[in-house]
Amino acid sequence: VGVSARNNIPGPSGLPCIGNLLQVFPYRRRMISFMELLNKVYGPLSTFTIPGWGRLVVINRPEWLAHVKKNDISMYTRGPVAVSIFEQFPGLGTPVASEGEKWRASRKAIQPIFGVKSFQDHLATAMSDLMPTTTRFLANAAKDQLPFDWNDFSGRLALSIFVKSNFNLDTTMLQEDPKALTDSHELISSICELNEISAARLFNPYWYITEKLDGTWFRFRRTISVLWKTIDGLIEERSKSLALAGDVDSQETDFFSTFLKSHSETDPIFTRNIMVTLLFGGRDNTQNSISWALYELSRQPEWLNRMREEAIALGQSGQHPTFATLPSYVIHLAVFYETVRLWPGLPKNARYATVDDILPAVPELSIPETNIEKGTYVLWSDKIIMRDPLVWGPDADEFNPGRHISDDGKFVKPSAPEFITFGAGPRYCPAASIVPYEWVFIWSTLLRLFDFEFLDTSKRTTGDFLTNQMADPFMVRVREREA
Ligand code: HEM
Repeated sequence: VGVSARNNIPGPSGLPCIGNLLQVFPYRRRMISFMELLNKVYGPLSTFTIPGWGRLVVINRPEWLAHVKKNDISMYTRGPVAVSIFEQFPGLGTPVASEGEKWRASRKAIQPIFGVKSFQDHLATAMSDLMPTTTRFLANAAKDQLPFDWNDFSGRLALSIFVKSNFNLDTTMLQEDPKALTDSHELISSICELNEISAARLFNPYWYITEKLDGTWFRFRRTISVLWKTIDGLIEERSKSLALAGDVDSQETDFFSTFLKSHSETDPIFTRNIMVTLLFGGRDNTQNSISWALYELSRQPEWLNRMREEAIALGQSGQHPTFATLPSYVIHLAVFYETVRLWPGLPKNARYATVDDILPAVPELSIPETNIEKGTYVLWSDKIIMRDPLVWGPDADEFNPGRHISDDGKFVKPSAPEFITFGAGPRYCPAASIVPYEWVFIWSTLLRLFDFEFLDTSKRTTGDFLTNQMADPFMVRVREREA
């Protein structure tokens, strides 16, 4: 493929011109399995090549990842393969799809949204407004003894949080009548479809040809038009109400109004793409953290009981968690961080070396310093690293929130380089501190009011997405608890 040999790094042997394409292609929609296989056979450092990407070096060790993230933007970038895919979705000019100065400008543009005031005011209000509808919805589902898909419910709840906190608008996503769950929702189905198509493009160097042959390209165009129309509609509705109010300052009740206030002259396409990014990053990952939590709790009910005891004790006078009281929710926080350790936001990720570089040695594994040539992609899996017994101990693969609680009962927040769920370095997730708040708010409210019955206890896995979405429905029933 026009790349130089790397005899000092192990990996599967390839063919002239196409490298390892024949080995990778069957795995293109489940690259984590391919990476797990490489890890098993060659250890945390391995290499392979495919057309489009060129040479990839797998770097499944926290030290290497910390080094790459520290030098992100300056020595490493997302690289042309990922950027060309992310420019289509979530969109051109967004932090996810830009590099260098463009990335800096884009990140600066979203910064006000992620300010402390914005979190405390907008998100806390959105959560307090949303939870009563959510609990009424679940109470009705309990009355009807309705089995429903918890993963789908989590997606609806996450989308309602997005629409409320971003636009201060209500959706019809979670209505009082739980039968609404059986209606598919256009915004959710379009985001899922775009996520899935984009994930499949990453390791198919010929996607722009194969997609035209099998119709995926046309499906993508249709779906993204639906998404843009919906987001444009939300932007228009909110812009109108802000214009009517006249004074944006007094109406600054959501992320969008904060964004508008600091960017009155913004290009409408950039504004739309930013909102799509927040919807994609925010909704998907929030949904996954709620879904995977219940899955893990269904397998370790003692943690569910401990969370409930804590929710009851701390919410005795009907208080909800605030940013100030969040640290008292020790069990909730431990369960949250353990869930996202096992099920991180992005199961796999990559960077492109823009200069020659050297990865540090790992004496523990007798691996010497490794040179990375300019033009190489480094590829890693947060999921593999955070389930590695050499990194997280012999029970790395098990759900054990206790590892985040000290002997004297305090919550110990996991940190980089071992804990990388929210990334690290310049591209660190800007929402990393709001998600635990949302999550604790949701669970401390629901556990006080409802018991769960798990209708399918089989082992679950993820689907073929950019994010860690659960494959297949996770059916549950809820019962109202006695006051
Ligand atoms: C459990 C929830 C979440 C997880 C696990 C998560 C994880 C991540 C990770 C790993 C990255 C870094 C990507 C990279 O290095 O390539 C990231 C970036 C990002 N996240 Fe999150 N995220 C979550 C929630 C959210 C929410 C709620 C929002 C928005 C409201 C959001 C917006 C973003 C944005 C805009 C970026 C791009 C940053 C950049 O490239 O500079 N995330 N997230």
